Amino acid sequence: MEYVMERKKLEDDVSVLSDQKNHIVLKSLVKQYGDRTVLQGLDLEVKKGEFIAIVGKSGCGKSTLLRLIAGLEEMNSGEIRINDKPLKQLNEHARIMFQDGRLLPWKRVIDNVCLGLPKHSRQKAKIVLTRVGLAERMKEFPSKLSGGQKQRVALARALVHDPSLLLLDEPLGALDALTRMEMQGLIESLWQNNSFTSILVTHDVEEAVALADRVILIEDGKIKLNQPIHLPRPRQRTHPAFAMHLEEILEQIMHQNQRKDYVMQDIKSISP
Ligand SMILES: Nc1ncnc2c1ncn2[C@@H]1O[C@H](COP(=O)(O)OP(=O)(O)OP(=O)(O)O)[C@@H](O)[C@H]1O
Repeated sequence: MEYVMERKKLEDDVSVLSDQKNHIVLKSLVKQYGDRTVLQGLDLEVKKGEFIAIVGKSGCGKSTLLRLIAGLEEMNSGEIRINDKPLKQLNEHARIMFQDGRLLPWKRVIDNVCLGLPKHSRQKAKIVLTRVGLAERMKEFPSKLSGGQKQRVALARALVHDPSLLLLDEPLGALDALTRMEMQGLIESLWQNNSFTSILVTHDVEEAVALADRVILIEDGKIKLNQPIHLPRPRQRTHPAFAMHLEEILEQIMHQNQRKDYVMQDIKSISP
């Protein structure tokens, strides 16, 4: 009987956790800046707890899409639904992490993480900083930290809010290759052990394969590729299927670009 009750409690806990994760539906999303249409009727569904990576050429609208999902910008038309409710204002359960970390240089690490939180959250901030491997550096100023350590602080600052959606806007873009891989492992394990959906914007297809359940390619304001990644976690680059997935996605991206080049050539060749 005790066992049954204990198990029920665990199941309840799990269901509470899984309810926190965001389920996101984007329908016919259009975003324009002046006369430039960046997103042209984009459709996407992100399941609760899923890890999605968005890739695409510079300027294709990846960051714009993240800002729309965070509720930081308004779309021109279409619909964004979070857990089946239309998103009308700031998505307060989402946290966004940027390439430059955006730490306040005059505040110590712990104070950067506690920013905007009540005093009693200090203990929680310490726990999260320990989780990202910065237990020893809490009292330092950001200028004393390496690029990777600064991004760990930025990650802790996002996680301390228990986000149900973590939006990662090229967060590792400025790091060297080894630190980058180390941070990818950290993000993966934090995602696996926490209760949030994650959307990563990256230029790096290898990073996308290392982290995501699905890789999405945006081109001409729409989704041109929606590729599931079937690889065990934690992801190992040495897994034979890793290179296969990477090649497959790169091939499709190149194939699409080539097709586009052909079309452009055709247009040029028929135009007077
Ligand atoms: N606030 C803004 N006002 C006007 N144009 C904007 C604004 N924000 C973005 N844009 C334009 O919208 C397009 C998409 O920008 P966005 O930053 O989403 O692209 P991206 O795919 O994230 O690019 P990158 O990979 O270089 O970061 C670009 O042409 C950009 O110049």
